[in-house]
Amino acid sequence: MRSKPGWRKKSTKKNRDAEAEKKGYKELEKTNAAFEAYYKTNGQAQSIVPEEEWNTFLEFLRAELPTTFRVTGTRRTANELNQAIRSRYIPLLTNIVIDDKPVEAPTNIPWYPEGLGWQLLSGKMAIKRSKEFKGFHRFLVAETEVGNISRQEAVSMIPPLLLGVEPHHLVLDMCAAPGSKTAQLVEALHANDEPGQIPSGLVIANDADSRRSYMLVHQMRRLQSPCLVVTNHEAQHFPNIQFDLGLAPGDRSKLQFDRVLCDVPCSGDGTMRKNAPIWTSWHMGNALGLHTTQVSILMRGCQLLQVGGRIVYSTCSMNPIENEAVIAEVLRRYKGAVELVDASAMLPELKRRPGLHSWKVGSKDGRLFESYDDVPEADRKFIRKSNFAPENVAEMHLEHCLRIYPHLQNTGAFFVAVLEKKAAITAVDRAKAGVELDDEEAASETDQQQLEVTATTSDSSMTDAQMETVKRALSPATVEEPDTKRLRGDAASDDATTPADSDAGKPEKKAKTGGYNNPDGPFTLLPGDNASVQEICDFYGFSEAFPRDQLLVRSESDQNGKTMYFISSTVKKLLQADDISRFKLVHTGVRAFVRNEGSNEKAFRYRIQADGLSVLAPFLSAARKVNAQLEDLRIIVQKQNPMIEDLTTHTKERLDSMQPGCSILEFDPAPYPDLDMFETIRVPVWRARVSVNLLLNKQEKRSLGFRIGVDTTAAETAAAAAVSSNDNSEAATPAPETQAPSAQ
Ligand SMILES: C[S@@+](CC[C@H](N)C(=O)[O-])C[C@H]1O[C@@H](n2cnc3c(N)ncnc32)[C@H](O)[C@@H]1O
Repeated sequence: MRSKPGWRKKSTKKNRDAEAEKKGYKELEKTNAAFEAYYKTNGQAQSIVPEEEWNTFLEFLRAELPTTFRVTGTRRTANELNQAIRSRYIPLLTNIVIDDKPVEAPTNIPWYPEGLGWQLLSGKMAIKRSKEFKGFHRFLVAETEVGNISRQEAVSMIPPLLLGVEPHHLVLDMCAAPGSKTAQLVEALHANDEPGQIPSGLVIANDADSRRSYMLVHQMRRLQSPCLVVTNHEAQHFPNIQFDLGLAPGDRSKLQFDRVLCDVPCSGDGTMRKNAPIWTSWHMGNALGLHTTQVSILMRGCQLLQVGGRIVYSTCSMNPIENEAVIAEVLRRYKGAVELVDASAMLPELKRRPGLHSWKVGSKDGRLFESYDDVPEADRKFIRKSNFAPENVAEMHLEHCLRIYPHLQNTGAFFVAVLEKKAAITAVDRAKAGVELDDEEAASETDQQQLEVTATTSDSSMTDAQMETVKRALSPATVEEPDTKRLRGDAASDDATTPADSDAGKPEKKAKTGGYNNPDGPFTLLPGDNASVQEICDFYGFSEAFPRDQLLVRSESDQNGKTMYFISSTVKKLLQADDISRFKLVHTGVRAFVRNEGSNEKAFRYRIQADGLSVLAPFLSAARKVNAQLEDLRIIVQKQNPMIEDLTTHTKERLDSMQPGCSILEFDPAPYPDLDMFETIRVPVWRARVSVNLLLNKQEKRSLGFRIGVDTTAAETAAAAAVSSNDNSEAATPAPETQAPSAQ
């Protein structure tokens, strides 16, 4: 699956033509004889849609894909933003007419739960020609940048919804990057969060491609979940880990999951509406080359699933070789221990077609075979028995699979299958069920039924330069530092500066021994009585309920940790597993505290990071909190380092009474119904000697400004000017601005 264009990508005819020419295809040539011969309803091949629908199917496949997005976050925050869309924007976007033609306002995706999925059927022309749509587009960009909105293709939202994740579930996303579905899984885990509550479940997001794993971390940062772990394995070789959940003394069961998502690499012909080059590059070889890997990944997923657990398999391909044939092969191998689930009652408004019971297999040169017996010896290198429907296909209920086609509800094409594990299939399952294992079984560590792996795709869409930017941005020292650079009037004496990023640009470190198998260094858990942690808790007045033993640093040597990450208790247990070094761990934890490396001894060194604030806030006492007014927020968002004396009286008095260092401004929007905000806003600020500075990055400031009706452009310009006039000083090190990779 390819990455999607972001909100900002300009799709002018000129740009498209240039792109088309560069890639050697003409945009309008959306035909492919081999594709049509293979899929068309002519009695010869798959008959994926009834004959009378073929032309409509093709018409939709060639048309521009509507823009779709989800409102994200916990149920409460998502509903708040959704309400703002409904009350503020939809009325403005209703009854717009361009060139005497009515333009459709955004509408809810009918099958998406709670009205949180949206579609813009009006096309890009409306954004270009209508100031109301342009304004809405700006709002979407701002909210996407801070992660409140996720642009995602509608069909790609389906698999996580069918997985049915609950807060206590252990979830594995086997092929996760760039992470749009992982985001849904993490959101589902946190859907019912109450303040101070951290779900007992976790999500492990894995991808075989390390570049894409980093891209995933970047996307996930917006969700601020202490329950997420990112790993970098070939999914079919995902390791077994002894994971002590502490349920009973001595319980050291192998890690198994309640839910597994298997969104495998695929040929992607369901994405032709947004990836026009597939029209010319399509051939049978793509699907044939991926089938074996897809089977291996799904099998490993089934092995790692608890008995009674659910696994969802999905592709953005229409090809039965990558879909029904994969499902049938896994069902055949597991002989009733894994079953397809009838999903017809799930997402009832989603239009779908049943999975196929019969299909033909094509050779690379377009010959079609009814059965494996017909395949000449020379072709058997590419065409396998498992590409065909097995003899007992009728018993498998492949009709329970979901096929989504573009013309059913104006989307991309997609395939989804929901499966449940009904009985033991591995030695781990049998041991968990209390079955005594023979010696050979007990010795079997991995219990992986190996399949020959013929191909994997990494579909890496990041350039080296982009990768470097993302990696630098993710380095513990630097993740999108807020503007703590220029403190008006007291920059020289107050230390609210962000140190230069000492690691930026360094070549990738090799995996260290002794730590977790991570190229960027080990993850070291801090003991709850760590001196710096104690200092932090005292300074900010953390309550006793704050789990101070759930912090880690990304360094073997620096126990004081420049950056401390907060993790959930379940992630902590996982990290304490004896054999965790088997995991190629890329990332975990929410940035909670960052140490300022300055000389000013009056200022407390550790600031609270905006990333961690939503998790930390319920544990904070009043010691460093300030009840701010809307006016204060507006001043702080609009100005670079405003003077404390310019703020409202109460805020000024509170800040004056505090020692320099980080403080938290809290704003209750209840008295301002026009703002469409229902939740308290909390932002970290640096209280310097005579001024304050908002500790948010540019995008976060923009989004906040947008919500409280303030344009941040002037502040951004002032910040840029301040930085460039101090290019050589440590204090002036510019915040790394990373371009968020586009979501899928
Ligand atoms: C269809 S994309 C996943 C999209 C992702 N689930 C999302 O919704 O954003 C497939 C992913 O599988 C990864 N991949 C390819 N071969 C793999 C393997 N053997 N094991 C794990 N991941 C693999 C690719 O790097 C790619 O990121």
